Amino acid sequence: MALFTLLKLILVVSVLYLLFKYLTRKSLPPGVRPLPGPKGKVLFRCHFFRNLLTKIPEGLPFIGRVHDVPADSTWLKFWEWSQEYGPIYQMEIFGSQHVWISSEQIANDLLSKRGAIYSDRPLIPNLPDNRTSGDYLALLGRTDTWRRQRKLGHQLMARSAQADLYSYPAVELKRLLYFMSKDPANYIAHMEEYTSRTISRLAWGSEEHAAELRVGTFGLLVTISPSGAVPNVVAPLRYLPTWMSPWKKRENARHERENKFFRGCFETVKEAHRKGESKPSYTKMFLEEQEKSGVREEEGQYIVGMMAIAGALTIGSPMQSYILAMCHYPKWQDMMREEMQRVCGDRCPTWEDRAQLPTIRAVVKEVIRWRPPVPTGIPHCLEQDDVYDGYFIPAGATIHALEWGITRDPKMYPDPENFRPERWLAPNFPTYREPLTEYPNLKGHSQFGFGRRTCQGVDIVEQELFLVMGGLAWAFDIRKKTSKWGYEVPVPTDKYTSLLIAKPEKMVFEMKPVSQDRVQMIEKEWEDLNGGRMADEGVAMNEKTQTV
Ligand code: HEM
Repeated sequence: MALFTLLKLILVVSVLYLLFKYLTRKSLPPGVRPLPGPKGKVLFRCHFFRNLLTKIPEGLPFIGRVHDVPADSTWLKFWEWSQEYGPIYQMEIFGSQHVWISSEQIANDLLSKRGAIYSDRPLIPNLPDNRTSGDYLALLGRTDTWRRQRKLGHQLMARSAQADLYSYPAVELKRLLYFMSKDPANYIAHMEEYTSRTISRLAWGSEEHAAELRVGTFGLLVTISPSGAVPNVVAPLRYLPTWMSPWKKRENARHERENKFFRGCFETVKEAHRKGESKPSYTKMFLEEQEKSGVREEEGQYIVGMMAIAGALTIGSPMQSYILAMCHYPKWQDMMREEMQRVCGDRCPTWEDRAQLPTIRAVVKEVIRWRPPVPTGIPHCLEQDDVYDGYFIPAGATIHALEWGITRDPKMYPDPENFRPERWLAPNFPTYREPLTEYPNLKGHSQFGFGRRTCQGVDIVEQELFLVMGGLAWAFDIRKKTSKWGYEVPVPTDKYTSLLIAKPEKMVFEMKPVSQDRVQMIEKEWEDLNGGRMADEGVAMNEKTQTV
């Protein structure tokens, strides 16, 4: 009975909201055209409502052929539409305008060159204070709080990058290679522990916060993803009172837990700092500079916390896509090994070797291009009506740089569907740049966004991916598995998870050590690092471990 009342209420609120949106929408100013795009369609990701709404005929202003957008890999549908309607098109989703861009040129023209009006963030219905609360740097509106936090974030990132991230990524690599050698089937947990432990050290000087960070990271990802929470698609649901909104209760609990966690981490560093025992970290830097920056403690705690979440959340995706790429294009491991043998002899490559190892950098960059970790991009919001190439874009529109499409432009990336790191190494490709001691690198790659909102973590991504992909190629040979009946176990190239940060579904593959000498080197390094113990008590890894 209560469920029935709830459904009725949801329906009434939704209809009133849509009616309001319809009646208050603006007509086109003279002399401009509307952007092309699919008409009368709605993005609908919840299976229950999808099935319900497929009964509604096409052509209604806000609701139409809901089955158009699949529940998984939505970016493929948005990209297909870009091939039909052009590199910039518009669609309505529950009364809101969404503009999809799949050309780097157009994304730069609007999001970078017109950054003064294209740098806001849209409201996330399941996190309705995302634009105003100082708790979410990456999701803040274009406010003074955002400017202050971004400036501080930039200082923390730049100073730690100058110190080569205090070698934290290299220390954690030893552990990663050891656990991969013992238990490759659990590669997702090992890789996500690697990213969480490294960023936990960077944020708070210790890896001990990594496990809780993974839980918090996953919680926030669900909160903000279109497929993670119903109101993110059916926006009017956010007006329901908390007692009728299970998602609001979940969100409040998540936020409270996050606040306690960040506070606890911060207090631990503060206490160590007072005793003169704190290790290098963003929090330590913040405490040292707090007077100069004028940023309150509570705000500093959240800036650091958001960096930690961003670092734990994202980098696992390209690491897992590396395994996928090697299953299908294994020859690149031989090429990386041949290069590292020449430069490093038998030892594992280090960050200091990077200038001499362009093939590893090319593999890193091509993994990011081939399987973008954020395939739909992180949306911006337009603050004023605008006209581009004669097309009208209304204020308030949500602007998506569709990474999947941008990295498939055949003029820029010939043969885009194939994994071809040589496009970064050979002069006959449009993406080639010299000198090879510096290029390819990840700076300015479209995958890290545009204009004033570009990603602040590229230095970390660059170092972690170079070390992990180089280290894995040095230690192991990854291939498709041959079953006991002699056939190759298929590894699908397109089965990705559907949250905002997309990762390949768990794969079955074969991973053999390159040599026994290298296995012994890995064991020795880990033993030295872990005080002579071969196991790590802090690690409880199994299939059920929560992944981000
Ligand atoms: C493979 C890894 C990563 C990818 C693909 C990625 C991608 C992105 C993208 C697409 C944006 C939005 C850009 C825009 O709106 O135009 C972004 C923003 C951001 N990223 Fe990253 N990111 C990664 C790793 C990191 C790391 C490791 C950190 C920090 C430790 C980080 C910190 C941030 C911050 C703070 C913002 C918000 C900037 C703002 O809104 O002003 N990211 N990232």
